[in-house]
Amino acid sequence: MYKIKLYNNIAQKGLDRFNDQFEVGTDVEAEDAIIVRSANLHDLDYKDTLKAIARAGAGVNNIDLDACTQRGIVVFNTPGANSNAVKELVFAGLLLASRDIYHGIEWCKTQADNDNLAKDVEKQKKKYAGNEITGKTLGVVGLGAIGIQVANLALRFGMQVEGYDPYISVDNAWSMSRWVNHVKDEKELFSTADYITLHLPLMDSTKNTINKDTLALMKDGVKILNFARGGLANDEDMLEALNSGKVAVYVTDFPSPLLASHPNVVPIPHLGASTDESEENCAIKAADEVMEYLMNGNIINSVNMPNASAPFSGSYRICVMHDNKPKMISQITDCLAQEDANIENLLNKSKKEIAYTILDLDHKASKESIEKMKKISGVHRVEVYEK
Ligand SMILES: NC(=O)c1ccc[n+]([C@@H]2O[C@H](COP(=O)([O-])OP(=O)(O)OC[C@H]3O[C@@H](n4cnc5c(N)ncnc54)[C@H](O)[C@@H]3O)[C@@H](O)[C@H]2O)c1
Ligand SMILES: O=C(O)[C@H](O)COP(=O)(O)O
Repeated sequence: MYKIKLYNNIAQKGLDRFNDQFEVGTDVEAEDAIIVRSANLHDLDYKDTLKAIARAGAGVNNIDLDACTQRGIVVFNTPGANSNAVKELVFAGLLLASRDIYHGIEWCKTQADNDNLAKDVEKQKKKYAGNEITGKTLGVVGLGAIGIQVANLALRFGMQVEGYDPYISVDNAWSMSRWVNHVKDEKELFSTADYITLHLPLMDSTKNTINKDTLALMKDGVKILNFARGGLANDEDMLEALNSGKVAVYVTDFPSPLLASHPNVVPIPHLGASTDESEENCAIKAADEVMEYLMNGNIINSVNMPNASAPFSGSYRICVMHDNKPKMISQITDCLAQEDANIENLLNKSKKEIAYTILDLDHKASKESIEKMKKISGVHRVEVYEK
């Protein structure tokens, strides 16, 4: 029986993927895998049994990736599974940043006892007038699953679109409209955009991407949208820019106490991925990734380990997680030298300092051979699977 521990609410459609070989719940003990959304796992008590963590979503800044890699724990996320939900909310954000719908609604809500409301609405509305997005320039920072969709849709709204992503993947580049101007220097984007929208991950290198210096490059009255992570913008610098009018509106899915009540901030309680469709997509993808790894040793959509996946071709499979250095494969296969087993398939993939080798055999290997493999210097984990 495999044990899956849940942190956060995980959509039932995802949990339904698990069959009776799995015990799934919030209070299981000695878990083989964890499924999580935004819960902070930085202080996780790593059980010896733990082999995998699946983030049902995109951002993995709530997980200590280095600690997991050191322990041979595979961390997955669910690329693109919530990108449509975020794209749609970003467009709500663009409109909220352009027309003062937010304060207009707030005012209307105070008018329940006003018998003259129909007339007063006409007097009041000039206070909430705004501008249109058609013809304006949108700068998209981060052209991944979400950024690409936002960029492509903005073109359909008649916006000029600039995108910046020094690490854009080939697949994403193929999906991006050729009318998106792909800028090579983020300073160019910051200095020309009327609206800036952030769609990059929060990492040490991207923390405070929006700061005093980058704000100084921007147009007066720029509108900034942050549906990525709070830490990408420096709160104190943002407050100063909002107070001076440098930033006209800041729409954020990650409100901080310092900014939440500012009149020119539109604070949203992290709703980007909170749709039925996206929660289900993420949960299904996360559950499938965990099952595929626990049952077959296949790694799909990992953020800290090499992706390695092959149909289970023999009747017995050995998966070895090891250092990415010379002579590892020969040492691993040497352990099988005394066996009367044929290697039917061998797959080796690497990512930075870690490599993963899948060996499919036509016969079961002996316990001694597996123990020998575990003792090779540089081997972190050996798992066996039988069909
Ligand atoms: N508000 C929400 O509910 C919500 C939902 C999903 C994702 N997110 C956040 O949005 C982020 C992006 O999500 P995604 O699904 O598009 O992820 P993704 O991995 O598909 O795309 C991220 C892109 O950012 C790029 N990037 C990395 N460093 C960069 C840098 N310094 N400058 C510019 N680009 C850089 C990468 O190359 C990649 O193309 C996630 O990391 C997460 O933090 C928020
Ligand atoms: O990174 C993500 O996928 C989003 O921030 C969504 O987070 P959530 O799953 O907690 O809604």
